[in-house]
Amino acid sequence: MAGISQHGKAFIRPKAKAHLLIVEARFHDDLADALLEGATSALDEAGATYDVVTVPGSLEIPAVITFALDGAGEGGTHYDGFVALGTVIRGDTYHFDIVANESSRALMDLSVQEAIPIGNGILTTENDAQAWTRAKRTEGDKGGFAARAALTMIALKEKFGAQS
Ligand SMILES: Nc1c(NC[C@H](O)[C@H](O)[C@H](O)CO)[nH]c(=O)[nH]c1=O
Ligand SMILES: CC(=O)[C@@H](O)COP(=O)(O)O
Repeated sequence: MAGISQHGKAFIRPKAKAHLLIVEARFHDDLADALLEGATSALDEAGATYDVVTVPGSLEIPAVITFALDGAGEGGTHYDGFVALGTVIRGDTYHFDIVANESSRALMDLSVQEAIPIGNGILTTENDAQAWTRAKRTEGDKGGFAARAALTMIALKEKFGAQS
């Protein structure tokens, strides 16, 4: 993978201790382990706390975030932000486009319409090799990137004084 950068200056951390929900799709189990390791390490390092919910595939991730938002409105756990983890690898059919595009579209809709911090760590790759290079914490660490992006969005929401 050409030029993996740490993007150090792009990330900031919230002032207060943040509590996040990681929603991970296990369609590709071993890759899910690698993404989760990156995300939890990044959150641990930042002193954030988190819950983890597992779903079968990336298409299920956005609805689970909606369930959590609805639950918080009914007195359930409030999450400051969300981390979406999954891997979509191109197969032989149009299914790849549906899963890749619709999962991201729904996450963007939720993020913008509901004003919620979300880090999108759903990989969309041509093959296994591309996915591994991006998922491994010691290489692309896209799980860690998504977690740090979520923390950054929590901090920016705080900065603008938006209600969490
Ligand atoms: N092909 C991949 C999927 N497909 C499964 C869907 O996400 C979904 O679980 C199913 O259609 C039932 O609603 N999911 C991935 O995360 N990665 C894939 O490569
Ligand atoms: C997301 C996919 O493309 C996938 O795993 C499905 O493969 P196929 O298109 O060969 O059915």
